[in-house]
Amino acid sequence: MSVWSGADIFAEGGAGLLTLVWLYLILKSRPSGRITNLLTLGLGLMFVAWWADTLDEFIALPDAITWDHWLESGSMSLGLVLLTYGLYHWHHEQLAISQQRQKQERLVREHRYFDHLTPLAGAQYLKDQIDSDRKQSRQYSSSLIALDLDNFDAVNQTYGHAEGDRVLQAVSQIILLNIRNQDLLCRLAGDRFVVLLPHTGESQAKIFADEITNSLFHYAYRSYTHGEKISISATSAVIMAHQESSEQLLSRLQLAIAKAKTPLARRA
Ligand SMILES: Nc1nc2c(ncn2[C@@H]2O[C@H](COP(=O)(O)OP(=O)(O)OP(=O)(O)O)[C@@H](O)[C@H]2O)c(=O)[nH]1
Repeated sequence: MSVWSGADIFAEGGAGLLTLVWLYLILKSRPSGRITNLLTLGLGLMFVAWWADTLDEFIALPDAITWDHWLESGSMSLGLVLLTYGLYHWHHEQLAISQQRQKQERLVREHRYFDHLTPLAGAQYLKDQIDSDRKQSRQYSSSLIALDLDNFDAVNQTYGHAEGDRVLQAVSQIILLNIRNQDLLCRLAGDRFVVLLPHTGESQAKIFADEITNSLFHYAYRSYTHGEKISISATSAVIMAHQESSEQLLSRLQLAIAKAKTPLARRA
């Protein structure tokens, strides 16, 4: 114990333990793949080198034995090379991701695709998505649900525009909770929402539409100021997309929801 060096044990053992923490953080935050393998291997070898260095402080090997020097120096050198190579590729990966993000942000800023109130995508974004989906798949089998709030004007008149805004925000959250990850919810205009359901038949879409209108109907929305219950209900219409432009599809959807909103249709 008289030859133990506290500073060396602390520095080398601490460095070894820290590499384990780095390893844990990398494995927790990165997807599996080549870059993660390189970083893991590099850090793993560095840990072996530091651990061997720490053990050196406790175990004195005869001078004739040299493999422990190789274990320390070889692992450390190879580990550093692999780690650097992994970091180099990680750097390129980050550049590609940043470029992609910039493109997305530019899209949002320049085209003002997103509605600030809800904040869902707007009509233009929906049109672009429909058109690009249609180009990508020859057998396009998507459906659309239109949802229009009933007597929403009365909410604005009775409780004020700000309360109406909060109702629209709550409605968008409820619809979002009812749809799948692959579906897209947009606020077409005012109190009208549209859900795009890729690869979904009309009958399945009708089931989704009923589930959403039921959820809205059973939702007990309380006003912000006095906490009174404001009833929410919506009318829905479902259509299936054919090989038509987004303009044609959306005007067909608008017609369908207008028809569903007629008093006669509501009584049926
Ligand atoms: N608070 C709020 N109101 C909005 C917004 N956009 C549109 N509106 C209001 O939404 C209401 C839509 O009115 P209508 O199209 O007559 O709809 P409705 O009262 O629900 O009538 P029906 O659809 O026939 O049941 C109008 O009062 C608009 O002022 C918004 O962003 N915030």
